[in-house]
Amino acid sequence: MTSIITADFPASRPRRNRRDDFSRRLVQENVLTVNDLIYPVFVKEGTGVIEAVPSMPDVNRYSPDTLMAVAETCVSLGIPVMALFPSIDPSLKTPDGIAATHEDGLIPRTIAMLKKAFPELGILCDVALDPYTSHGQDGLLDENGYVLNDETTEILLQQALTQARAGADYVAPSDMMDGRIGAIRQALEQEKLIYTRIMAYSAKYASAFYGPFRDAVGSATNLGKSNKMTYQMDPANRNEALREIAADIREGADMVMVKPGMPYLDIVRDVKDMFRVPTYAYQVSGEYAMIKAAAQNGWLDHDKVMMESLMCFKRAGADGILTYFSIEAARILTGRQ
Ligand SMILES: NCC(=O)CCC(=O)O
Ligand SMILES: [Mg+2]
Repeated sequence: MTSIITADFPASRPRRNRRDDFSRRLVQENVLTVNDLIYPVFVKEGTGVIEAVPSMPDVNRYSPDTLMAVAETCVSLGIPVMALFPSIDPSLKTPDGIAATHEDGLIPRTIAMLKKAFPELGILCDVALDPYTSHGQDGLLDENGYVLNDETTEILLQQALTQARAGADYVAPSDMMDGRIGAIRQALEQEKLIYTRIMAYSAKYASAFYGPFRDAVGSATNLGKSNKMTYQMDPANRNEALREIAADIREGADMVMVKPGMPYLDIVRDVKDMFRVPTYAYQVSGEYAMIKAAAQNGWLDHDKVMMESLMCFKRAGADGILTYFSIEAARILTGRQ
């Protein structure tokens, strides 16, 4: 392979372009803007609720009414999309998670309120049963506790239809069942919901970095000591991610996602290079908590590490990032409050 250095030292002095702010700006290869951000939020039943999530500093659970102010902040900062995650009342959790399909459930009501008040804000909804199941798994269990694929997909497509009917702009299946992108796309087409976008959590790994999220949605205690390794991917695997992405694109995904984010940027790059489709990454709760905790201890510079981490997603090839830092980053990027 020929070298990409065009000349040898001293003819080439790469530090010349790094010497001044103007020349650094001129050679900068990637940019992060507010248009790259998707803000995940936690919703719970009630009024006037703003409840801190201890393992995720500066992240709260909101009732639909208090969430409106958060949505307003997103709109005023220019954040394109907010992603909704429910913290469901334990009394509504069942083995089949059927409350996920209820038309008058927390999420459909919240979508309707948001789209009425802020039609310009994109709303993305998680399609998965784990916030709704009494066992904390993403699907129906057989007698041995194995998560059933096709039976789960049947409920997931009802959940996706409920969200789309309520006005969700994006449905985002995060459960890793096989074939569910195709099933959901077909169901949407049949109902003439032809503009609902599907963001597929295509390469979702069985990661320990989701811990704080499970506290936030209240599924940690339900899940107990069990894991999700029979459907989420092995962190050791790379080629498998590409096969999962290929399948979801063929089945009708508009955009694909890799999750978690920072430890998986090699996968993001592979996906972008191979498929050249809109590619997103999720900087998950554990990644967020690590940065927050180190910053709280004075061990890292919060803002600098936050902005660097988000830029690295862009460099890896991501078109956007789901991040709990969205509002703080958008304030820095826009200079607005
Ligand atoms: N389906 C959504 C998630 O699992 C989020 C994980 C996280 O933020 O840790
Ligand atoms: Mg798949």
